[in-house]
Amino acid sequence: MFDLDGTLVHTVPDIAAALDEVLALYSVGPTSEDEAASMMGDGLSEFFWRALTSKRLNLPADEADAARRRFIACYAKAPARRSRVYPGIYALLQELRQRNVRTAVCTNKIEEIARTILQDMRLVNCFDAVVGAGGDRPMKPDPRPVQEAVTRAGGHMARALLVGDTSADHGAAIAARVPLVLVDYGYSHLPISALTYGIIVDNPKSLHDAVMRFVGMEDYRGPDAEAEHHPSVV
Ligand SMILES: O=C(O)COP(=O)(O)O
Repeated sequence: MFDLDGTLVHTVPDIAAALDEVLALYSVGPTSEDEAASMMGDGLSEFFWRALTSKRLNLPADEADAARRRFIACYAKAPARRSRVYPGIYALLQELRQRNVRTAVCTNKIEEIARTILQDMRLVNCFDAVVGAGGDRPMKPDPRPVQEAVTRAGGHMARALLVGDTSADHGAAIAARVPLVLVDYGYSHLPISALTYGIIVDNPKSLHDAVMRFVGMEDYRGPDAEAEHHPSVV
């Protein structure tokens, strides 16, 4: 399973643009990519609340909530205009496809928007399942989106691996009891070395090697020890 924002795709340019469009009314300064990245990880609504704090905009509750909804609607219209797939990701996903590894996206982004991004980036066919925020499902670090992604992809928890970038991914991997690869180029608010579970990779080759090592572990026994004959899900 792969997290989306900050792991597969550098999405903050489009998120920052949508925020700036909606907050133009309040004459706040433009949002840099670094500022936007520092507010990522816990979904679009949380991003928006953090942005109001960061920009010291103290709006009445109704107005703030209306602005939050306008921000999400504005972002949903064009979520992949300026975003970029990180180096090495296409090749990695293609290799996983060739090896018949089940793959899923597990993101805190609204699921429909995540799908649009994957379609626009020509990544959607690389995945057996896409699980995002929606309905009553809690978000990462709760383990349930991870479990849902494995189920929808047709895999098994004991053969699953999560690749992510933030403390939400770190917490979800621990809670779901799956191994974790953390990429250090994403949107973690903490120094990545402070996330002590999982292994950290800092370039596309190390990411590729870490994932393939996991896929190649034929006799891997996950925490549930009933792994035999179940397909991997990455
Ligand atoms: O929308 C977010 O803030 C984070 O989304 P992610 O789970 O794909 O990193």
